[in-house]
Amino acid sequence: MATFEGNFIGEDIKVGIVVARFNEFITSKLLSGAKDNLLRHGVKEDNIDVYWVPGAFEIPFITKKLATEKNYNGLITLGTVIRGATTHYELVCSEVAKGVAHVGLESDIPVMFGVLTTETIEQAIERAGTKAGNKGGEVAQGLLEMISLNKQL
Ligand SMILES: O=c1[nH]c(NC[C@H](O)[C@H](O)[C@H](O)CO)c([N+](=O)[O-])c(=O)[nH]1
Repeated sequence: MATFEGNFIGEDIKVGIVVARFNEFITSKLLSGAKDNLLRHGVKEDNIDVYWVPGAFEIPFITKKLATEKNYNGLITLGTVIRGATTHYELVCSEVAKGVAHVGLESDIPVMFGVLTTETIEQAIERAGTKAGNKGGEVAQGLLEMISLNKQL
C-alpha cells in the first residue's frame, strides 16, 4: 500500500495571495497570518505576491488569471464576508466559494479557500488571530502541504 502526503518545506516555491479589501480590518490580519506562516516555513519574501481586490466577489476573477497566466506553485484566497441585514451575504458567500473551487479544479496548482463567512464581526475577529486561531495562517500551512503533495503526482 502506498501513502502520499505533503511536507511544509517552503524553499523554492512561489505563492500568490488574493485578498479582499472589504472588511480590511479583518482581512489584513488574515494576510499577516498567511505571510507569517509562509515565511516561517522558508518561503522567500520575494516569492510571495499579494493582490488586493475590492471585495470577496472579485476574488475568483483575479485568482483565475493568476492560475492561468502566472507561474505560481499555489494560490491563497483571503476575504471576510459577514452577514448583514440583506440576502447579499448568501449570494456573495456562494459565488465566491463556487468560483474559487472552480478555479482550483480547472488549474494544475492548489488554490486554498481562506474566506471567512461569519454571522457576526466577533466570529470573524476570533478567526483572524484571536481565540479561534488565524484562518490565513491555516490555509498557508495547507497550501505548503498541497504544493508538496502536488509535486509528487
Ligand atoms: O468581501 C466582502 N464583500 C462584500 N460585498 C462586496 C462584494 O464582495 C463585491 O465587492 C461587490 O458586490 C462589487 O462587486 C461583503 N458584503 O456585502 O457584506 C462582505 O461582507 N465581504
